[in-house]
Amino acid sequence: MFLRRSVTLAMSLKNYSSEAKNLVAVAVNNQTGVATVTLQRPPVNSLNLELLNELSSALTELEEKKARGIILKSSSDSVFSAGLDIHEFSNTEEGRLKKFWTALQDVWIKLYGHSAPTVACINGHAPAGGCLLALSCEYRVMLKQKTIGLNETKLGIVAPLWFIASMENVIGRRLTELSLTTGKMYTTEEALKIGLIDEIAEDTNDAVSKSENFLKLFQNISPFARSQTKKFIRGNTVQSLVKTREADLKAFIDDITSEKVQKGLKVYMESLKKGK
Ligand SMILES: CCCCCCCCCC/C=C/CC(=O)SCCNC(=O)CCNC(=O)[C@H](O)C(C)(C)COP(=O)(O)OP(=O)(O)OC[C@H]1O[C@@H](n2cnc3c(N)ncnc32)[C@H](O)[C@@H]1OP(=O)(O)O
Repeated sequence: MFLRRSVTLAMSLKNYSSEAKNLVAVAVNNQTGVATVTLQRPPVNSLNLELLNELSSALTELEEKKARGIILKSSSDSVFSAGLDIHEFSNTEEGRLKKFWTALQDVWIKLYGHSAPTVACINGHAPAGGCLLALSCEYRVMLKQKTIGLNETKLGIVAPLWFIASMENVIGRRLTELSLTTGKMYTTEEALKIGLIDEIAEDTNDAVSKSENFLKLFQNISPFARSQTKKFIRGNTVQSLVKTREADLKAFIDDITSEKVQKGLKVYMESLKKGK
C-alpha cells in the first residue's frame, strides 16, 4: 500500500556537500521503501561539483539501504535541471575540472546501473545534463509544456559516447543521430511521440503520482530477479564507461579547455542572459 506520508530518514538530514547547503534532499516512504530524491539548487538546478557529490552519495546510500524505488525530481516546477553548470567549464583550474567530471561519471554509473527501479519525474525543462539524468532512469514522466533534449552541439561541444548511448538505448540510433547533430530540444508532446518520455503530467503532484504508479508495477516482482535483469540489459553500457573513464576524462579536459570551446561557451552564456 502506497501511503502519502513520507518519512524523512536520517540520511535526508545529512549534509553531503562541503558547502553548508543541502542541494539534494532524500525522503524515504517507510511504507513502500520508495525514495524521492529532490534536486534543490535554485534557480535552475545546474549541476555543479557539490550537487553532483551529494547526488552520488545519496545514490550510494540508497543502494546500500536497498531502496525499493527512486523518484528523481526537482524542487522547482519550472526547471528539472539546466544540465551541467556552465560556470564549472569556465573555471579551468584542472583539479576542480577533474573532480567535476569524475563526479558526473560517478553519478551516471550509479544512476544508470542502480539496483532500484528509477523514475525521472521531469517537473520542468531538462536540457543537456538534465536530459542525461532523465535518460538514466527507467521511466520518464514529464510536465506538459516543457522541453527536453541533448543540445550540446548548440553550445559548440560534443556529447560524450555515454550521453549518446543513454539516448540511443531509449529512442534508437536514427533519432539519436538526428537529435544530437541538430541539438534538438523537444517539447513534452514531441518527446512523448518519439518515446523519449513515457507519460505526460498536468502538474508536479500528477507527475509524482504517475511515477509512483510506475513503481507499483514491481510490488509483486522479486527485487533480485528485477535488478539482475536490469543489470543484464544495462551492464554493457555501464561497463563501456567504467573501462574508459580515464580516457573520457582526458577528452573532456582537452576539449573543454580549448580556446575555441571556451570562446563558444562565453557567447552561449551571454546569449542566455540576453534572452531574458
Ligand atoms: C572528442 C569528444 C570528446 C568529448 C569531450 C567532452 C565535451 C564536454 C561535454 C560537456 C557536456 C555538457 C552538457 C551540459 O549539460 S552543458 C549545459 C547545457 N545547458 C543548457 O544549455 C541550458 C541553458 N539554460 C536554459 O536553457 C534555461 O536557463 C532554462 C533551463 C530553460 C531555464 O530558463 P529560465 O528562463 O527559467 O531561466 P534563465 O534562463 O533566466 O536562467 C536563470 C539563471 O540561470 C543561469 N543558467 C541557466 N542555465 C545554466 C547552466 N547550465 N549553467 C549555469 N547557469 C545557468 C542563467 O544564466 C541565469 O543566470 P542569471 O540570473 O545570472 O542571468
